Amino acid sequence: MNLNRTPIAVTEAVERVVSGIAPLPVETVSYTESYGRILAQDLEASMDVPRFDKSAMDGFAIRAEDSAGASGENRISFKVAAEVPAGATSDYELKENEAFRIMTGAPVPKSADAVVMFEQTRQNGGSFSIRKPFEPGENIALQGEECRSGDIIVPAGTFINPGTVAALATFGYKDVQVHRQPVVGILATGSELVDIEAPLEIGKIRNSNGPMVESQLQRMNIEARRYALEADDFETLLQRVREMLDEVDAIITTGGVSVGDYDHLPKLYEALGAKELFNKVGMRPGSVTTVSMLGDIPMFGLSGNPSACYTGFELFARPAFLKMMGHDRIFAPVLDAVLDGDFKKANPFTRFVRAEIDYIEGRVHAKPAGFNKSNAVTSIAKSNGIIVLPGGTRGFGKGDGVKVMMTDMTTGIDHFDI
Ligand SMILES: Nc1nc2c(c(=O)[nH]1)N[C@H]1C(S)=C(S)[C@@H](COP(=O)(O)OP(=O)(O)OC[C@H]3O[C@@H](n4cnc5c(N)ncnc54)[C@H](O)[C@@H]3O)O[C@H]1N2
Ligand code: MOO
Ligand SMILES: [Mg+2]
Repeated sequence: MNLNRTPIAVTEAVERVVSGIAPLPVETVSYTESYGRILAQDLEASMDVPRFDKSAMDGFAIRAEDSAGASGENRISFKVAAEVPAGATSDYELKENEAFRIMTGAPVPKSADAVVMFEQTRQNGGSFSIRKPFEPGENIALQGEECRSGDIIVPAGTFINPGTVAALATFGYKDVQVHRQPVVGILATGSELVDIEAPLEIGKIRNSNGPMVESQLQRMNIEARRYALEADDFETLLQRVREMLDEVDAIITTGGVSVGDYDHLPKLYEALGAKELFNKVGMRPGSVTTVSMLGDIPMFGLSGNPSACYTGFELFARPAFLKMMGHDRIFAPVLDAVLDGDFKKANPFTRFVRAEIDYIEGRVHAKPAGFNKSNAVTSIAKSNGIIVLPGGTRGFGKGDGVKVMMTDMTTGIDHFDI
């Protein structure tokens, strides 16, 4: 075994992973099932929106010219000639000082060109008067003002959000082309691991990485294929990984990637003939994270230590899977934040600290979420982002400016401050 691994920079490691990943083939899904997938086609407007000139208000549609000269002293009166509820129109030709009673969303009939809100009138039976002149087009949403037939509304590569679903419905896309979701196999390795039902005998611990990684995938709308826990036995592990390779698009293992006597994953990649992208990264936690490619199947050898496992997933596996899904924005958003903690000791490696991100008096604050060593579990439970402390010769203190990766956009903050 190679005990002297050469660390590479985090950015270089991320680049090595994502540059070897290609989007998966395209499939068709119903628009009602498309939320969370990635568009594999440009979404083209199949018509103008609005499709017709429509009233933006409840009121009266008039000929603007008939309102010329109206004022408080010179109110101009109109007679209601016909009604236009939403979902209907009228072919009636307005004559001088006639109006339609019209509701919001209804097509403005051809013979009218402005809409007067009810609140701008004084009504009297079948007629009303106004005290100001109206411009042609006033209170009318014009045909095509939002977009024109043929416009590209949402380009391929975009995450389908609720607004995209609304656009699919608007333009009549019953079916939509998306990239296939990756099938990801998860294998937790370690002779010390037991499932949640099993008794905790001496030296045993519960497998937390397996379920954690599965939820990290669920958060991305990806279904995991879960494999049974495996002890640290080289032959069994090799056989199991060979089986997985036939069934999945990517493999995540946890544990067994370091230099211990029972850390078999590095030898296993070699035995499979996989191409190792790196086996040491200049980061803490997760320095031993190892990623290999076998053909187009990435194998993420995440560290067994929970915080290292979590961080390795967010840094390397997540962008790779988003790229497989066809996404064109594969990295977690990064914000500038004020550090609410002390890290006085300099560290040559880049540190990733699970953090609580908050917004206080106009600034983003990042507070370490508790015990933050590589083996920590509880700080992951309390975090909604990750502080990045660059490696180097200096430490960091309260009030320093730092970057934070927003890895958990499903949580918010505890107060409304806009
Ligand atoms: N001589 C050296 N020893 C170690 C080095 C090194 O560079 N030289 N690196 C250390 C670092 S850093 C880390 S991180 C760990 C990584 O270890 P492995 O990835 O090989 O993982 P294991 O040895 O299997 O387990 C480590 C730790 O995590 C616990 N674990 C494992 N799987 C799970 C799971 N599914 N759920 C919860 N906890 C899990 C395991 O019991 C161990 O305590 O290596 C250092 N050693
Ligand atoms: O890989 Mo280890 O987590 O750097 O502590
Ligand atoms: Mg180990």
